[in-house]
Amino acid sequence: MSKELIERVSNYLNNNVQIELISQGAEAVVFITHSHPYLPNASDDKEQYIIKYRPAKKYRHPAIDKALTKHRTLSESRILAKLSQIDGINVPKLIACDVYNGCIWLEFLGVDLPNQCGFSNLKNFLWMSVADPYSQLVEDVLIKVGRQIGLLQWNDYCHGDLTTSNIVLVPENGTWSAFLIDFGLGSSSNLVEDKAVDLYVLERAIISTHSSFADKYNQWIMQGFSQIYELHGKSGLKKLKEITRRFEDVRLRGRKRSMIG
Ligand SMILES: Nc1ncnc2c1ncn2[C@@H]1O[C@H](COP(=O)(O)OP(=O)(O)OP(=O)(O)O)[C@@H](O)[C@H]1O
Repeated sequence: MSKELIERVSNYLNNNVQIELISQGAEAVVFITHSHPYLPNASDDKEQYIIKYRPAKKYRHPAIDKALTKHRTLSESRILAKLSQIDGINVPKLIACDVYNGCIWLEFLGVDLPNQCGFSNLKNFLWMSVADPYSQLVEDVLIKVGRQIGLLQWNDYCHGDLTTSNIVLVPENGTWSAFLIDFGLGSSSNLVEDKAVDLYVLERAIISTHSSFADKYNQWIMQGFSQIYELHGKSGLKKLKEITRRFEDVRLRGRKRSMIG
């Protein structure tokens, strides 16, 4: 990442705000900071926040770029604000957003896993668990992940990029809670197709990185997902059936596509 970009972010934030780059995706750069956006001078070494910044894309027309950055930053902020009001859904708290400069501040989630297994996202957690892949702990975590997705979709939201890196595990009372992050492609949608595609994307992510255990893992995720719909009686079961049927169709389409190439 260019020094120029880091400098631009630092200048925009004000030089008192120390930032550390942790990720650079196609869409955004993500930093950790100890400074709170409204109290930048009261840095507390124990508190951490995430700054997600969407830099201007030089290849786009400046007016279109501005409009897109504003739209995407606003959309991600809005969806996070709405989701945090829904009982049981775990997402990072939105602390501040500056849609014109493409910047959002979020609660920092997660910890470093033991034995240098990396940051506590689902991907690293499953790698860490390969020695005992079918443990009660792994089952519990995957059922919780499924419940989070179930809650999200029951409330007619879709994630849009449900990978194992976008599920963060947070230690709570001696166990793990699952949180969903990165709603850059999230949407409010009651379309069965969007929901089935979300499930398919996660299933593929698990198959590609943890192929030996993927059947069981995906089964546990779907167990948690179904539990949420089953809480809602007949109408829940009807919706669940629609989604699982469509999920089958999406899988079939995926298989055909990979056969044809
Ligand atoms: N609230 C958070 N708490 C802790 N880490 C976070 C948080 N938000 C983002 N991260 C870290 O930053 C990485 C990138 O964030 P995010 O996925 O939101 O950005 P992105 O640019 O859309 O990424 P990508 O293009 O790789 O999907 C995450 O995988 C995660 O490691």
